[in-house]
Amino acid sequence: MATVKKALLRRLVGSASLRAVSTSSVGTFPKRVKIVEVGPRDGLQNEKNIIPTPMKIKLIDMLSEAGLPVIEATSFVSPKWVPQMADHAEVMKGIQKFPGISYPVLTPNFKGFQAAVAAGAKEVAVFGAASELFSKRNVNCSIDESVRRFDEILKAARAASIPVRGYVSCVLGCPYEGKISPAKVAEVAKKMYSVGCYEISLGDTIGVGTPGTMKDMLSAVMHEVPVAALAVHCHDTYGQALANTLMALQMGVSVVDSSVAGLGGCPYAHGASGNLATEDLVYMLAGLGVHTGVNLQKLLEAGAFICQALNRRTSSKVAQATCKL
Ligand SMILES: CC(C)(COP(=O)([O-])OP(=O)([O-])OC[C@H]1O[C@@H](n2cnc3c(N)ncnc32)[C@H](O)[C@@H]1OP(=O)([O-])[O-])[C@@H](O)C(=O)NCCC(=O)NCCSC(=O)C[C@@](C)(O)CC(=O)[O-]
Repeated sequence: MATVKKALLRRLVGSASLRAVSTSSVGTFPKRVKIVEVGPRDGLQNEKNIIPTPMKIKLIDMLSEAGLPVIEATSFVSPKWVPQMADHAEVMKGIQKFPGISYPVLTPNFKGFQAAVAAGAKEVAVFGAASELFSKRNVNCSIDESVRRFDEILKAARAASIPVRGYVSCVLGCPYEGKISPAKVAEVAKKMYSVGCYEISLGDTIGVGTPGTMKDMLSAVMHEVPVAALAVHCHDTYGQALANTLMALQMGVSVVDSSVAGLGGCPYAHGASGNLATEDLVYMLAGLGVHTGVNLQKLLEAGAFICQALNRRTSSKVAQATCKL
């Protein structure tokens, strides 16, 4: 039965890819897309019940087997703020580190950075916001103060040859301030890029964006940060994540964050649903003939594993569809 499913899936992905080759009118897409899998961190950080560490480790190992090039493994934030991530050092110690795969971790301050490095992290991510109120709720300081903290991390990271990724949250709306102007997003993204983040991930934290607002926001940001250094990170609250991502790809973005089984949410953004499901992203990109290097079948297995462990139905439409095949 599993073999029949695999064969059918291969045929579906294969034929979608052939169709995409013949439809040049849909726009220009990057030849390759780097997927940043955020499931083990963004996907799990919001879970109320503490997930056993071996389960987190197994999920990350399965995602590595599936060929994801970047897997955000955990976060070195305060365990008082996010208890689910308190086992960060054990997770980093327990995972198999596949050659060629990067396992970045979130670090909010210098204390977190030092702990991450001590646990063997070879890449970190700092996270800011385009909304003052969200910044205060999420990291307990203003946007400017958060950028000063990043600067401290970036100086130390540079000395240790550790690449630093930067997130900007609330780029298409904030749970506390509502609308956020594209100019504000561009200003914060520019600051984070100029302090040395090699890549800026633009987060639609509460998933309120549409392809129209994505286009306006990206147009503003692309004046300040080269498109090659941009990523998008879309939550799917209003069912727009895949469409918003497609718009970003058409505008030249070639790095996309997503989460296996569509898990995810920020504890400081109530009402926000999960991220764009990695399975759905991989399926769409395969259909467009865009290379990701990800094995969809193995990815589906990782999604099925974590959903069973959490006793949760997958949010991935592709996973839902293929389990009916
Ligand atoms: C930034 C802080 C620490 C400030 O929190 P604070 O309370 O202002 O910090 P503090 O410096 O006053 O320290 C308070 C206590 O925390 C400890 N502490 C301080 N730092 C650390 C650390 N790194 N690791 C471990 N412990 C730490 C510190 O030692 C002290 O312990 P005590 O003396 O009371 O025993 C806190 O606000 C925090 O941890 N926030 C993280 C919130 C978070 O993780 N949010 C989710 C991630 S962001 C997100 O999901 C969005 C994203 C990235 O996915 C993109 C998108 O969708 O938009």
